[in-house]
Amino acid sequence: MHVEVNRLSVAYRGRERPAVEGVSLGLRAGDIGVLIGPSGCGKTTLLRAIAGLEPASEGEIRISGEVVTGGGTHVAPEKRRIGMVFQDYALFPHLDVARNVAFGLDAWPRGKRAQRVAEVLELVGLAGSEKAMPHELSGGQQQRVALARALAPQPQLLLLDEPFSNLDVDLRERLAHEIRGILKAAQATALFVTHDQLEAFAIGDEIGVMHEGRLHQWDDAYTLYHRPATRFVADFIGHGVFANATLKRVGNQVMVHTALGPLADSAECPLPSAFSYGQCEVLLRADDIVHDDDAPVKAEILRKAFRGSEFLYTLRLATGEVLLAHVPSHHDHKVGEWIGIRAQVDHVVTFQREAGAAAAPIASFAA
Ligand SMILES: Nc1ncnc2c1ncn2[C@@H]1O[C@H](COP(=O)(O)OP(=O)(O)OP(=O)(O)O)[C@@H](O)[C@H]1O
Repeated sequence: MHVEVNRLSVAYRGRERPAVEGVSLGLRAGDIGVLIGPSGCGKTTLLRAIAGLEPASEGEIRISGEVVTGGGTHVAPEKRRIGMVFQDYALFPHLDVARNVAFGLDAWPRGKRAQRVAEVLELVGLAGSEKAMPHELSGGQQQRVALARALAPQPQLLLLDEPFSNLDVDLRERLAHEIRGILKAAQATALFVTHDQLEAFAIGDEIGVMHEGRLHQWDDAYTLYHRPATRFVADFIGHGVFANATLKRVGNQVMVHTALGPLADSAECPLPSAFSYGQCEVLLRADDIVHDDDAPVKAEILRKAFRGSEFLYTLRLATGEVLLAHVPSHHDHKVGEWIGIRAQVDHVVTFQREAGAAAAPIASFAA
């Protein structure tokens, strides 16, 4: 692993709980990791600790195999060869683009410096803009200059903290894809902080979900969505509900009984003995619930939200259980109508039944 964080904790003086607690993750060279989570969960603190701007109270950080934090070592931030991009572009307003980008290249020979500036400006799509002043550029262009400046000295790691949060939504989405392309072209290893899930999915090879200082899961987007390791991750990513279910062993198979009938693919299901009387909850995503006029199970539409190509329906079964369903928007039913639904679940993800158990990771599926 190019970046290794092992059981890292960071505590601010005077705070009861550490801001980062026992976090471990690994980032391969050339990969983009993204940290997401609600405000105050510790994303920025983790990034700052990796940059060397916060000391660790426990644990270790290695970059390219070298311990930079931990075991009595604390390599100074400027010695870590880390580039940083923050939400406020932090360009020097009185310096032109070329000088801004060349800021970290003092030690480079003059000729090479200009060449490198031209190279990274081309990489970020701003070739030839050396002489422009920051105020002549749009917010998105300024942020690309900031990225060029961070990439110029060929850092061994790039840290980006909510770099798009000052930009409008349309631009953010386009830039997210562009930045991924730029980072990949530069073969940069990067760790990115955002609280926007779509941005995280657009950019990250690996995504970490944090809550109250802890890293609940570090995985690719598909796995986070379909195999959330904790209730918090299941709740935080995507739309869905936890529905009551009972696991029963039938021959060599485990059947998952729900108010929607038995779930088909239960290959990854734990044994009933993992739960008291096999009683648990299963995660039903809005896209696991399929509208089907011929289905024997009917549900009443409580609410509907138009999302362009689809509706997000909130449904209630006769048993009282509430579900969410994505339904193509040409199926425009009225609130109060009863429609046929069935479950089409690829992965059965189970959780203990106790309500409100948001924190403890549950090894709920056989990986
Ligand atoms: N310098 C500091 N001194 C004391 N406490 C701090 C300091 N910086 C952050 N904290 C606290 O540490 C916790 C984690 O903060 P952090 O900024 O890392 O979270 P975050 O996930 O980046 O939040 P946001 O998304 O709002 O930026 C919060 O409870 C915050 O109040």
